[in-house]
Amino acid sequence: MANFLPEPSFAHGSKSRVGILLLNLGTPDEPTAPALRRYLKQFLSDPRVVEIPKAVWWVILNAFILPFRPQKSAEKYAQIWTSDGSPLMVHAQRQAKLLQGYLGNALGQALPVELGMSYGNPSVASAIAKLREQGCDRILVFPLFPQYAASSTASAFDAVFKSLLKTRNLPELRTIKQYHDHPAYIAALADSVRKYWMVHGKPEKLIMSFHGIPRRSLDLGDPYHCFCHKTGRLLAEALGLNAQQYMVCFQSRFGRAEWLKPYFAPTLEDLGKQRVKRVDVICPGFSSDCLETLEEIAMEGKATFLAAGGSEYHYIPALNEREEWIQAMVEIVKPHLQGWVEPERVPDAAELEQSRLRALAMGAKN
Ligand SMILES: C=CC1=C(C)c2cc3[nH]c(cc4nc(cc5[nH]c(cc1n2)c(C)c5CCC(=O)O)C(CCC(=O)O)=C4C)c(C)c3C=C
Ligand SMILES: [Fe+2]
Ligand SMILES: [Fe+2]
Repeated sequence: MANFLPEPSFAHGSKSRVGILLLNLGTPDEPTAPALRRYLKQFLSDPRVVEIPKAVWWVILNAFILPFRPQKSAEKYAQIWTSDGSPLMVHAQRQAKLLQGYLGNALGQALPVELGMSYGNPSVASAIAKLREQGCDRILVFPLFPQYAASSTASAFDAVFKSLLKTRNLPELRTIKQYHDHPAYIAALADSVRKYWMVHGKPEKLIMSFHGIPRRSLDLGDPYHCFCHKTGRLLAEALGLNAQQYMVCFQSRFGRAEWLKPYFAPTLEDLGKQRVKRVDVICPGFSSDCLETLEEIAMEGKATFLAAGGSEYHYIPALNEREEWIQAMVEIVKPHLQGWVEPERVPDAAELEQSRLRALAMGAKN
C-alpha cells in the first residue's frame, strides 16, 4: 500500500485557486461531561499546551483531571450554551461566512473560506479537504488569535501540517502568524469600546484581560506576553487613556504553576477593596465570545468585583460579527494574498469580447 494518498489525475493547464482556512481553538460538541471529556483529552494531550514530560503528564491527566474536570466544565458550558450551540462555534461560523462575502467584494472575485478547529469539530483536516474539493491549491491559514502564542497559534499550525502528512500533491501554504498591532484590528477594538461607552457611560478603569499562559513559556521565549501588552498600549492610545485609566491582566490560569501576572480575579478583588466604583472589562485576545469571556469574565468576574466592594461592573463583548472586525479581517488577509490574487484582475480576451458584444447589444457606441 502507498504511504501517501492517491490524487485525481493532474490536469495540465489547470488554474490555481486560493482558499482561506480560518482557524480557532475548538469547543465541545455539547455541554455534557462525555463531550467535555473528549474535547479536554484532545486539547490537554497537546504537548504545546502542557509542556511537561509526557509520562508524568499522562498520569496527572488521566488520574486527576479527566475524572473530575469534564463534569465541572460541562456545568459552566451549560450556563453559556445557546440554542444554536457553543458561542465560540456560532461566532466562528458566522465570521467565516462574512469574511467570504466581504473578501469577495473587496477583491472582485470569490475565495472560499472554510473553518477548522485545532481540537474537536470541524477538524482542520475536514476544512482543508473542503477547500481542496473546491479546487484550492493555495491555502492561506488565518488563526483567530491576534497575539501569537505557541499554545494557541503554533498548535493550530501543527494541526494543519499534521493533516497534510499523507498528502501527495501538497497545496501551497501561507500562514498569518499574528496581527496584535494591526491598525484595523486596534481600530475595531477601539470602535467597539467607544460605542459601548456612548450607551453605558465610562468606567474608572478599563481592564484588558488576555488568556494567560505559563510564566515558563515567557522565560523560554514565547513572545505572547509582549504582544498582549502592545495590543493593550495601542488600544489605550486609540482611546486616549492614560496609564491610570487602564491595565492589562491575564485570566484562565490552569494548574498550580505560575502563569503570567497580574492574575485577573485577584486584580478585581484589589480594585473592589480600593473602592474603585466601576470597572469595564474587555478581552482583546478573544475574537469571539466563548466560555472564557462569558462565564469567567462576565459572570465570575462580576461576582468577584461586587463581593470585594466594587459597585458597577461591565463586560464589553468580543468583536464577534462587528462590521469593523470583518473589514479588519479583510485588511489583515489582503497583504498575504500578494502574487496569489490580483486585486483588479485584467479580463482575458474572451471576457473582453463578451463585454464588447453586451455593450453592442445594449446599443452603446464602441
Ligand atoms: C487566546 C488564546 C488561548 C491561549 C493562548 C490558550 C492557552 C491555554 N489554555 C489552556 C487551558 C484551557 N483553555 C480552555 C478554554 C479556552 N481557551 C481559549 C483560548 C486560549 N487558550 C479559548 C477561546 C477557550 C474557550 C473555548 C470554548 O469552548 O469556549 C479550556 C477548556 C475549558 C475548561 O475546562 O476550563 C482549558 C482547559 C492552557 C493549559 C493553555 C496554555 C498553556
Ligand atoms: Fe485556553
Ligand atoms: Fe514582555
